[in-house]
Amino acid sequence: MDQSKEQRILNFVLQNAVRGDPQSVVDTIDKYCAQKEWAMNVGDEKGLILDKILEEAKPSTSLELGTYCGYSAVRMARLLKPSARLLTIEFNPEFAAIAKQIIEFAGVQEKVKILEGPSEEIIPQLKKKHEVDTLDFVFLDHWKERYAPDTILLQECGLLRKGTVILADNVVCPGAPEFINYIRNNSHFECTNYPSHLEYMKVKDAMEKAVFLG
Ligand SMILES: O=C(NCCO)c1cc(-c2ccc(F)cc2)cc(O)c1O
Ligand SMILES: [Mg+2]
Repeated sequence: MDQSKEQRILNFVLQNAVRGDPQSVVDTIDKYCAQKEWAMNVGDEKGLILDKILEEAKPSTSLELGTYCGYSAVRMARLLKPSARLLTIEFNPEFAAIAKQIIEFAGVQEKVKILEGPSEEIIPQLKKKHEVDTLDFVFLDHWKERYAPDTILLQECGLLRKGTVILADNVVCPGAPEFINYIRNNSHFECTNYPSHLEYMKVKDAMEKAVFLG
């Protein structure tokens, strides 16, 4: 059976990155995806925006929607304090299996827990099954048409608190118009747009930060 692109990314990491060094894993994936095969990691340019907003938030409990190969999970985990935790939800079992191996190779597996399944099923389980109180930071990077309904679901499940930072990838390309319309017209959120470019391309993209006001 032919290898998947995600399997080729994993193999390139295993052969070229330094085990236990999350920065080297991030740099190696960026090198592969910039030079050999494009892939939908948040990438180095938008990754620096993610780094800055995450460091400002100093989260204890973070949630990522859309693990993919684990690039942003490793990128975030490398900046979290030792006691902080990142839960990351991935619907695609093949992606989840690749991400698990990349997260373990990077040595951040103690901080990161991959939850496999649909976000609309897992989000209502976070409090009771995954011992979450409220979320300090949320990174939206999954199916773009799920950004708005899942943001509403997080509120309904009592998972947001005054000051929770939500950061959304791809609000220009591919775009998340329902989310942007919802969040910018909602007085319970303070929004900021961060123009950037699609990962590894010259195409315009942007990230949107939305702070929950309670
Ligand atoms: O769908 C995405 N993520 C969820 C996967 O379960 C996604 C897609 C793209 C993209 C794709 C195709 C194109 F032509 C342009 C952009 C980029 C991203 O950063 C993404 O996160
Ligand atoms: Mg993305």
